[in-house]
Amino acid sequence: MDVSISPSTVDGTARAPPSKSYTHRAILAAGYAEGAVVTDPLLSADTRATARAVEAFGGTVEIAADESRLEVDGFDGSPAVPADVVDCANSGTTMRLVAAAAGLVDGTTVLTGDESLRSRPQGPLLDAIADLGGRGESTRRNGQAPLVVTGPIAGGTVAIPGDVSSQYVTALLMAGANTDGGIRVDLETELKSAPYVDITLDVLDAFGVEAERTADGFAVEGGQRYDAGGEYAVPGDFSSLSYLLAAGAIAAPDGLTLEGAVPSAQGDTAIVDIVERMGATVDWDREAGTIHVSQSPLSGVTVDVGDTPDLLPTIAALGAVADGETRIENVEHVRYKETDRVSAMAEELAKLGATVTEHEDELVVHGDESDLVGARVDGRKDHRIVMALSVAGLVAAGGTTVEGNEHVDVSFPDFFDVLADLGTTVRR
Ligand SMILES: O=C(O)C1=C[C@@H](OP(=O)(O)O)[C@@H](O)[C@H](O)C1
Ligand SMILES: C=C(OP(=O)(O)O)C(=O)O
Repeated sequence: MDVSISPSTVDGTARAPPSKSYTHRAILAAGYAEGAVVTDPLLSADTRATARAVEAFGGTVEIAADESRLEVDGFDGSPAVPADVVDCANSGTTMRLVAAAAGLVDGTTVLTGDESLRSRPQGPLLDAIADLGGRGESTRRNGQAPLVVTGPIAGGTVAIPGDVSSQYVTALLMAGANTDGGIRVDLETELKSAPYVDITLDVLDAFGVEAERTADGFAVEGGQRYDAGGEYAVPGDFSSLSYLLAAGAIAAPDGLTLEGAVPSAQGDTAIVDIVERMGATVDWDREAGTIHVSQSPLSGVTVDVGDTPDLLPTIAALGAVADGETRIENVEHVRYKETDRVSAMAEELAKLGATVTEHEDELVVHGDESDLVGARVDGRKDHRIVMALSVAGLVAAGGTTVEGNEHVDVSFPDFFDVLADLGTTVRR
């Protein structure tokens, strides 16, 4: 479906949805446990896929009528053989975290997903599962899903690349706590997206599971039990907040107040500093979890997204509006997402009139708000591309149509309602 955004200003108050990364981990950790209540969860297509996987392993996940909590009955460290194929839909996090959990099953689990997910790299995780005493296979032998995982794994030491996906590390640490021998992950290359492993350590800690950094990577002892001691509360999502912050920085002359911005381990918190460096006026009350942002003329900056791949679409959109050059460095791993987001943003922003130069590991956007002209752009069936292009549409003369608005259901299902409530002219 298409969404049309007319040039608009935004004002008022909006709340960031709960964190997708924390919600995935909390649901799965509650699954590894006897159970737990997850409060303030993100209910989205991706997190529902993780909930389905917990149910496939023998747990149950009940959504409260007001959607404010999930009551999870866990499989208590012993996942059952799923009765059917596990459909991870569009969610890389689900596929990686669940593939490692499937390594604990005394039997075989089959995992699949949509076309995008079936094109993403899983090979290093499959090799790790094999090295730990299980079997991890790609049906097409190309390192991509559908995957067939047979356990149980015993534990041990594995070496994996750090520059493809940090989710392999997260997956192995979460499953490793329930192996007999524990898992030690040695990184063969420098870890990208490292703050996502910090999120994992944060959630493991809350569930009473000890894991640690080592000289070469990470390690978790086996034979541990997950126990959150009742409830686990999910913080707000800074990747989702980035679109609202960007909207405020380019289109809120009277300012915008954003709620749900309590600090946590999320690397994408960096967006607050980035919009400020570009020239927006930002006031963050960390204790209250509110950010006040207002529009100012923006100028280009240089940003390394090694730790924060999900911010690339937002920063590229901001760069198209900012005066001068925005240089986004360390971007190669951002090509392995729902789509190649480096190429997608280069090509789609060019349709709006920005001058964009794409290199293998760098994206350079030469922007100027006065040059942005509305056009029909392709959201690439990727929630972040859809949201970032919609934000650019706020200042593109004449109106912008973004294809595929429904894909925001992956991480921010209410995104267009929130934009409309803030005063944007949105037609779906
Ligand atoms: O673990 C997580 O929750 C995530 C890790 C990151 O992926 P990579 O580690 O594959 O870069 C990020 O892009 C993704 O949106 C969520
Ligand atoms: C890449 C993302 O998620 P996942 O890897 O879980 O598909 C994302 O949300 O941008």
